[in-house]
Amino acid sequence: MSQSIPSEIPVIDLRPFVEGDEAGSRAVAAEFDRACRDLGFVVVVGHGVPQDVIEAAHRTSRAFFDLDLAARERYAAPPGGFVGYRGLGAEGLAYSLDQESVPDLKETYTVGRIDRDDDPYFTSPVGRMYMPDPTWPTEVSGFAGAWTEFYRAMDRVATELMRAFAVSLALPRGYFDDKIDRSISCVRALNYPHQSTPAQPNQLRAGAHTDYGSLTLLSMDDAPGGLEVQRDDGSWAAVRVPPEAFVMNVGDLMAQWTNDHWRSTMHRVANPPPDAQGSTRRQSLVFFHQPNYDAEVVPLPSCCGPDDPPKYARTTSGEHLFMKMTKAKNLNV
Ligand SMILES: O=C(O)CCC(=O)C(=O)O
Ligand SMILES: [Fe+2]
Repeated sequence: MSQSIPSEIPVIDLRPFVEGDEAGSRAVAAEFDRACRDLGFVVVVGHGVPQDVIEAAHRTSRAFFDLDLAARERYAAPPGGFVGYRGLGAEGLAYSLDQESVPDLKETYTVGRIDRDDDPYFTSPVGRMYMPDPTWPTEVSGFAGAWTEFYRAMDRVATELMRAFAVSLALPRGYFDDKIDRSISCVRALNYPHQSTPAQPNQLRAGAHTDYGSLTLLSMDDAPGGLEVQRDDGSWAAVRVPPEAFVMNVGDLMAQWTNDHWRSTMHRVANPPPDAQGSTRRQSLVFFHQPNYDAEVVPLPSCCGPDDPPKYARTTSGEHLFMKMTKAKNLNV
């Protein structure tokens, strides 16, 4: 594994949780509890997603971003929507924290939940807003299949992680199951184009932010100018891992559920160094795990006490997501 994983980011093998006995599960859950209280970032191995599924999602994404701009723009998000293509300069993640900033140096393609049936949860106007139909790029052969398989695989990993989180928090293993069984998660490919001229002052590939949902899983390719995680003292730790390992981080909703016992840690994507040789293009694939839109999020009683009153008012997964997406200009207007 790459030497650039800072030693403060623990590597956790998920397999003993999924396949192991009670003791194995508890040991993995304890590791998550420690890591989520501490930095809020983990490298997850043993996640069970076949490498060819990860590679196919990366390959088809790269082919999409290689299409000419007119073709990419045919898949632009509809007005008010967040799925489909968003071009360079469309959004700025620092805005989600009310920071004045310049837009991010990235372009994106996003799909929402793919598997839906005729239950009103999915077919109602609200359901369709959270889970719009994907517009698959037909120019890239195999795109829809590769992304569908990737989405389903990532959703399975996230479900196991949420079970590990439940055990970590001394809750029944299935505590979160009925809050995430119709999750409104997204898969998003991010292309950070080669930078041939220096960025504007304060302009980054992705501005500092926290993620909005329960947890995020990330697969990245190895390129200069990448993910950085903020330490307690304000300094930034660079994180580079092979594409087959996932970086997992705690999102806002897990922080709210745990009354800030766990941390939704600030992170950003840095520009390549000015002396980087060759192409500095970078691609990442992100699975933003977001509970069912109507799942209520209130600090768990086990994370509150007389000296630890609830820090957050009740919200729902859907309300929090749209509040953040509106601020960050994730919605096409
Ligand atoms: O591309 C990356 O490494 C991270 C992107 C990210 O943090 C985000 O889009 O929320
Ligand atoms: Fe993020």
